[in-house]
Amino acid sequence: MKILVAEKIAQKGIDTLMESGMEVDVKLGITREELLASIKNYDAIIVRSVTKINEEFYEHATNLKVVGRAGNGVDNIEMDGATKRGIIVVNTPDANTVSAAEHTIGLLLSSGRNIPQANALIKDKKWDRSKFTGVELLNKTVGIVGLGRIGSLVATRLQSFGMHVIAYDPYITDERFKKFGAEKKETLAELVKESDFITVHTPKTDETFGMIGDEEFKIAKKGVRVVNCARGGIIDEAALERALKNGIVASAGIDVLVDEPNPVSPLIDLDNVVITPHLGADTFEAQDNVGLTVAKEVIHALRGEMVPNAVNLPTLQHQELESIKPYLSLGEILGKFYHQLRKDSINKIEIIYSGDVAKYETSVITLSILKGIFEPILKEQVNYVNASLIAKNRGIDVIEAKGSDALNYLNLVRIIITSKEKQFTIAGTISGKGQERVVEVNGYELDLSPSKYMIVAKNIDRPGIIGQVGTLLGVNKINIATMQVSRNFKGETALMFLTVDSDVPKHTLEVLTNIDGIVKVKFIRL
Ligand SMILES: NC(=O)C1=CN([C@@H]2O[C@H](COP(=O)(O)OP(=O)(O)OC[C@H]3O[C@@H](n4cnc5c(N)ncnc54)[C@H](O)[C@@H]3O)[C@@H](O)[C@H]2O)C=CC1
Ligand SMILES: O=C(O)C(=O)COP(=O)(O)O
Repeated sequence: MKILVAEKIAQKGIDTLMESGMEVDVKLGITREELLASIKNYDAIIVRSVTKINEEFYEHATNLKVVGRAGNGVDNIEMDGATKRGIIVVNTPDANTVSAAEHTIGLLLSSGRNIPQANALIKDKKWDRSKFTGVELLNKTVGIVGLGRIGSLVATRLQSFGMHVIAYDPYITDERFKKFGAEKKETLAELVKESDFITVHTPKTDETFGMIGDEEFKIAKKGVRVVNCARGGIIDEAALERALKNGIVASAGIDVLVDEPNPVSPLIDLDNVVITPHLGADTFEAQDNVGLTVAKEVIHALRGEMVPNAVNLPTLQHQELESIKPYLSLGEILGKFYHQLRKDSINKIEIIYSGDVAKYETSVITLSILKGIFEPILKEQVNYVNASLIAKNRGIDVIEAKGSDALNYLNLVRIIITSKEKQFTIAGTISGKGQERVVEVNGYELDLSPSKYMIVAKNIDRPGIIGQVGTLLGVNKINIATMQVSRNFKGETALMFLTVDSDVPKHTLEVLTNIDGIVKVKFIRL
């Protein structure tokens, strides 16, 4: 596997990538042309906020499996294009939030007290205190737009300055406002009217781009001070320029521009703007954290494992992922049985989760089941990202339900696959020791610890057959590890499950099929 690191990440991250045994090319400052020409050679790319991962890029990235965003915002990455191609996008949403919050406060203080302007003057050997009178934060109102990860860190930090914190975020609960000591504002207009300082911490979306513009500056307090350490254009640059020039806005602290990485903006030349070139995440701590996290995630994703920060997958917290992991493995195993036992096309897949497993984010386990079902039969890569799209494109209904009866197990995952004429059922559980067990196949009960190589044989339930199977496998040098026979009614058909230590050649399977009393034999590879 080959990974391209296209923007600077911490050495710790590069070392982690190298230690994984994967091939790593670090090409900082690669031109767009070079990138498009060479990306077909890579399985993964790691970027920050500069590289545009868009349709044009995907068209060239024919082998790409993972995009690692070494950072938080993913507005430079087109998500639909990734998802439809089965490309996993991972980011590191928690790794640089403290640095971004601290930089926000740095911008708020330095613009409110004219620190960079005064610094520049004295460096020019001019002592002038007349122009730099600033404002205190104590008893002022700060309006926070977006009380997510960074907004909430800013809220609690500014309270220690004695500020009154108000916030506008229509997408969070009242409890979250209370938790971070922020007075909830129902509308942006209310927040704007009451604030002495406004700081924005939303993602860049159609709704937030330009959300603070001329209309807002019309109703803002004269002398309001603003900070944007989120994304360029959330505070409209042209409107802000006007408001800074006509005195509505006294000062602005800006870390992000619309047209990055070009230093082009009407704000740059204004004296009452303190501006940094997107430095919010640029601390040694954040970069170590981001680099290490993204490297680990990219490696996991390339190995086909579930990663907690996959942006185009259901969100999982680290802890939940740890609890869910055994079920992901179980789901994939159960899924893999189907096409190795049946050649039918599928119309419907029903999955019933019962017992302990039902309390988790089961949609992710469903993805692992779909991955298991399609992997043995498709040439294209199947992973957590594109598994449900593959099912949809094949016209398969996928239905997930929570059951009340886990039979005698602590947890039970039961899959019912309906094809044109028949139904196939398989069920599994995670044992108390955390191991996968297949406990039912098509109504036959068993307790199978699945292994890499398995033989499943349907036979007439009569004496002598098991012995012949054992002898024939022995003659063909296939070592049987375990064997189980399951029957529902004496004398009818039974299912025989053998786990064996090695691959079984086709001709050996044919020999087994020829035993009198054997109805059919299938080989399953996990
Ligand atoms: N300057 C820098 O170097 C950095 C910038 N960022 C940026 O900071 C911003 C915030 O990041 P996080 O706090 O991690 O995001 P987050 O996703 O944790 O929080 C965003 C909050 O905005 C709220 N929101 C969304 N639309 C809204 C709307 N129309 N009105 C009001 N609230 C709305 C959401 O409900 C959410 O609570 C992002 O734009 C991110 O890209 C993040 C890290 C570093
Ligand atoms: O993590 C983010 O969202 C940031 O804005 C930081 O971007 P960067 O990785 O420094 O280009």
